[in-house]
Amino acid sequence: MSPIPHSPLLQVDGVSLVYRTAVQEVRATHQVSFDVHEADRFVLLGASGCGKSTLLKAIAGFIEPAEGEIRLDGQAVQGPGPDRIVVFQEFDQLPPWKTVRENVMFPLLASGRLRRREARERADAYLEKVGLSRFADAHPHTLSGGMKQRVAIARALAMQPRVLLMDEPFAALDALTRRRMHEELLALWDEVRFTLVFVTHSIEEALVVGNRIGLLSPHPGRVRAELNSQGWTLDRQGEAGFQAAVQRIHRLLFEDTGQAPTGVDTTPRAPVIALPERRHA
Ligand SMILES: Nc1ncnc2c1ncn2[C@@H]1O[C@H](COP(=O)(O)OP(=O)(O)OP(=O)(O)O)[C@@H](O)[C@H]1O
Repeated sequence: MSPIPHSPLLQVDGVSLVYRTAVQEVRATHQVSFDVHEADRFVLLGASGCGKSTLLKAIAGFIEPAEGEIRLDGQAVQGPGPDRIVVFQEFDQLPPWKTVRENVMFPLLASGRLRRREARERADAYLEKVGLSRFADAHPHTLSGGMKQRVAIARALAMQPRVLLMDEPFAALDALTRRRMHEELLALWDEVRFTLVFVTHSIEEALVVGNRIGLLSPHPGRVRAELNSQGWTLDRQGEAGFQAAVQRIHRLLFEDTGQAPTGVDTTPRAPVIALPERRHA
């Protein structure tokens, strides 16, 4: 008997997302479909305005699809929930009047998941994972941008969500810090094996962070291709293979692929293209 394939953890199925204002309608995505499996690091990659953030908000349950469905564990997403936590780009996502530890404890307490003592233990465990134990009693304004993002990551992971959603979480950091955050995120993933959906417009970042990449075409976003990318490490960015992968993705994103215009193409799934495999050390 052949083994039963694991069903995807998250299914984005023919999802169109539309903003309606009094004067106009903006179609942010058009019939986007992809699956995310347990412990995937799925990256949504595309140019500015192609609907990446809107898709992430829809997965988080903040926006309802105009068409299609988003399912988590086979159940339609019908609003925000503690099983999907978002880490944003902005450094001000941490309430400044709470200490670092209180920030991490807050959603655990507010959701009624844990009592104060367990929440404190859980918060301390995740602060240790992101290397911030020494700063547990500090307030956010005393931390660097990278440290604030580490707190946001610890706070999200402490909730042990089914999916961690990250919207360009390192885009506002300097290049060196961003690089270190990539390394740390991957080390954390090695340890915790969480499921990640990560939004970026950087091809290099997508290749380093993702094991799978969904390429979105420009506005309105449609899935142009899906790629498998096995953990290129940052120190390999100079390699010819890495640069070739970047060029190939660039062509896929921006060159005319002969696709029919929006509303005509009814292909349910984009092709899956394998890039040369590299293991994350
Ligand atoms: N609140 C809103 N009301 C109306 N239109 C919006 C709103 N938010 C986004 N849009 C539009 O939806 C489209 C997709 O925006 P979105 O922010 O999802 O793109 P993105 O790919 O995340 O871009 P970026 O990389 O610049 O953040 C854009 O055309 C944008 O102008």
